[in-house]
Amino acid sequence: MKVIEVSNLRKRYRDQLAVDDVSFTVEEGEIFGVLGPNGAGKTTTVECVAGLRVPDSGTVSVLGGLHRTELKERLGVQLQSSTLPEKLKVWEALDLYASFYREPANWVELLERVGLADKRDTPYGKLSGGQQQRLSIALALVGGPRVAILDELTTGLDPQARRDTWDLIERVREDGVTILLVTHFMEEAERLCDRLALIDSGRVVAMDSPSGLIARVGGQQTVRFRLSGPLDNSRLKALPEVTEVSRSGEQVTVTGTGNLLLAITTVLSAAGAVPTDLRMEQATLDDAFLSLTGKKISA
Ligand SMILES: Nc1ncnc2c1ncn2[C@@H]1O[C@H](COP(=O)(O)OP(=O)(O)OP(=O)(O)O)[C@@H](O)[C@H]1O
Repeated sequence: MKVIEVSNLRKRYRDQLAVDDVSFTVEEGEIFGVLGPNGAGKTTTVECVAGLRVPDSGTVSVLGGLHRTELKERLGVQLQSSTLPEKLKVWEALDLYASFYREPANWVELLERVGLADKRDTPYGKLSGGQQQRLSIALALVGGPRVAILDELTTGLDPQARRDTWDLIERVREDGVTILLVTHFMEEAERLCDRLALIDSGRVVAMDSPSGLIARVGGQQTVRFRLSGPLDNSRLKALPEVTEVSRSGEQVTVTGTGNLLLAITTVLSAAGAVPTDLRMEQATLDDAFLSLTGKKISA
């Protein structure tokens, strides 16, 4: 079942075209990511999906086109850099947000789940960045939504807090919540998303699973190693798997496709050469974005 359907969305702010032509659908139970560089139009897109902005043209349908008042009960939204009053205590924020819904979730349980049970009486202003972020996720979930929209979920968090947040989101998905996630972190997108829309300058440039997008780069791999003795490059270059060989001092870099590592090590061992510091790098989502747009997602 399609939970979110976006067709030919377009939104302009005065002289700035933020979303040019965006279409995608999200299936029930999916974590669908919107990935792209700063200013690509990600936030504007999901704000239109959440009903917080009115598109200039195009259509948005969530949960079969529910009317705004009904949709509010089924949709949880965590927006980028939303803040709460400094003195509002954690439990007061949850209690307040729960009062907006006809059938709210049990916020005491939710507090346990996001790891803030011991911060119940702490004012918002006294929470760490990671704790504030987790509270904002709890607030997005307090209505017991079927769809959650999360914008820049882990921006500003340290690596451990980021991984904890990813675990939390995976548990939310296990409960059957469909998630629309905005991110510019490749690792987050690869780890969490079933499918992704890559967005650049207000347009979808590609849509697929993370591995499907990476495969579009052509499965290019790079193998690097150090070699102290001489090596006849032409032997490596003659391999069908190899596209390029370069050497700088002891450092050798070979790019290619297929079973590149096996092909290289076979040639090296036949030549009696012993590589050290051998590493293999595979294409990433950043490479996929670069090959599609000529730009890098991460600055
Ligand atoms: N309220 C606004 N008024 C005017 N221009 C805006 C407004 N909000 C966003 N924009 C502009 O629209 C474009 C798209 O912004 P948007 O926030 O949707 O992108 P984004 O991909 O979410 O970027 P970021 O990751 O930096 O938030 C940008 O050029 C931005 O400067």
